[in-house]
Amino acid sequence: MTALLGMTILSLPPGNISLLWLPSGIGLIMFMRTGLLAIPFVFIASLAANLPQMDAAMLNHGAYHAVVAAFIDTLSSAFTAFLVQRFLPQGLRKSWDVAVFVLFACIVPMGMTSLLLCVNLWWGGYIGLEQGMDYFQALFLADSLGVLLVYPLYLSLQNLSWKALSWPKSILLVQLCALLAVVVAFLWLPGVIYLIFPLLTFIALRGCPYHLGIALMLSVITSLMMASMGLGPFALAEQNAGIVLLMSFVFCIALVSLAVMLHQQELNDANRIQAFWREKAIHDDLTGLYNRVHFMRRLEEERQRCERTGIQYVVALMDLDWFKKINDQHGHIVGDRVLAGVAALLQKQLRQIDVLARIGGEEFALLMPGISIEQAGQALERLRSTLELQGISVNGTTHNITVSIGAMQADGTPVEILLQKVDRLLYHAKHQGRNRVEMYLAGQ
Ligand SMILES: Nc1nc2c(ncn2[C@@H]2O[C@H](COP(=O)(O)OP(=O)(O)OP(=O)(O)O)[C@@H](O)[C@H]2O)c(=O)[nH]1
Repeated sequence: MTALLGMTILSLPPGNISLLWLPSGIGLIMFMRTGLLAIPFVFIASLAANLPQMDAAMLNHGAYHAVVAAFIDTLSSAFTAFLVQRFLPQGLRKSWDVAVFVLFACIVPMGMTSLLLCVNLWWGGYIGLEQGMDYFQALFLADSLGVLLVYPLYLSLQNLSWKALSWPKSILLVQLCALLAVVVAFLWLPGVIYLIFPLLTFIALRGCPYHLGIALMLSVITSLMMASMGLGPFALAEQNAGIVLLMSFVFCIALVSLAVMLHQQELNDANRIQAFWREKAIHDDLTGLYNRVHFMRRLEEERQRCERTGIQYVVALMDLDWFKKINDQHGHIVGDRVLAGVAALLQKQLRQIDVLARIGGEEFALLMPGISIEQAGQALERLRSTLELQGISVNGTTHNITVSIGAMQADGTPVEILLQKVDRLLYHAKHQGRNRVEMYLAGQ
């Protein structure tokens, strides 16, 4: 069907040169998906498309040359699939892949195919030797365009996500503008054709591969269809030169927007990975709380803020009591779950601006900005008693666990000295029998 489309609506009379040969891309995908099973299907499809044309035009042995053309098409698809699988086993991922793709999916196999098809046409008496170069250029560009439009669209359909299906209004609008720009350029204002570059670049930067694939397919087919009616900026007196110009133009549009999209995807991936590791670097894996590094940084920030503004804050250190027993009796896995459960319970009780971190095995640190020691004392006592009363449930078993807490109101005291003081309070809480909150005011 796409071959017929190429030979009818998308072809230039009287030479019947197809401006876009989508079967080259479809054949490639058939071989990539089904291997040698694709041979009869590609062969028959090509024969069905070529036979009526050649039978009508060939001086002699039309059917014979149609069979040769079908054989060349089949060989071309199989060879392209081999090269793509060999040199781009992961598909198109990086912007550099577009260069590899152009070389191994367009230039090498399509150059070879176009040469063989031209020889076949010349041999059948369909074209003269002097027309060889024109036909070679047209066949090469039409086949390459087919691969360049179909393969990326196929890849995007494979990884189609809900995001692509949602089709943002801005993307839809730009897709319609691109189509409109083609129509206006071909009917009235030739210069408008250059608008297609920024419009497709916008889609490449903001949309999914699927959005770009559809936009490209629509604008390329529309422009080639209108060119085949003799319209548009590329309708030159020298018809073949005009054809080659137009096909080169749409080839470049497809190529550049595809490279821009892949580059943008690379940037997005890099940003996502960077954000992931940035978060990981300040979090504790087991509990999801902040880790010591982040806690110390926030503590120093708060100390400096206190020096500037005089707003005091409270620092607490918390250590689970007899936690070793849980590990010894139930194993480390249960111990881990209890730790995670404690972290979740503590976090739930705190304000959003409080910074809770796991700074050691079963030791937690808490920074409570803009709060008095009396208010903090109440909050910490609530934490302690909630943990004591609720315990932590793991696999249906509730583990009784308590926590000892040391806390003090802080001012501009260096953080290391501050933590030493709070640690002494925690030590005191342990020695006083555990499961209690010990605190004093700054300067005490
Ligand atoms: N499951 C688990 N256990 C941990 C982890 N980190 C430290 N521990 C254990 O926590 C226990 C801490 O034991 P101790 O330092 O003796 O303290 P304790 O048993 O809680 O007793 P006190 O602190 O004196 O009340 C040890 O058994 C460590 O192996 C962890 O990430 N997962």
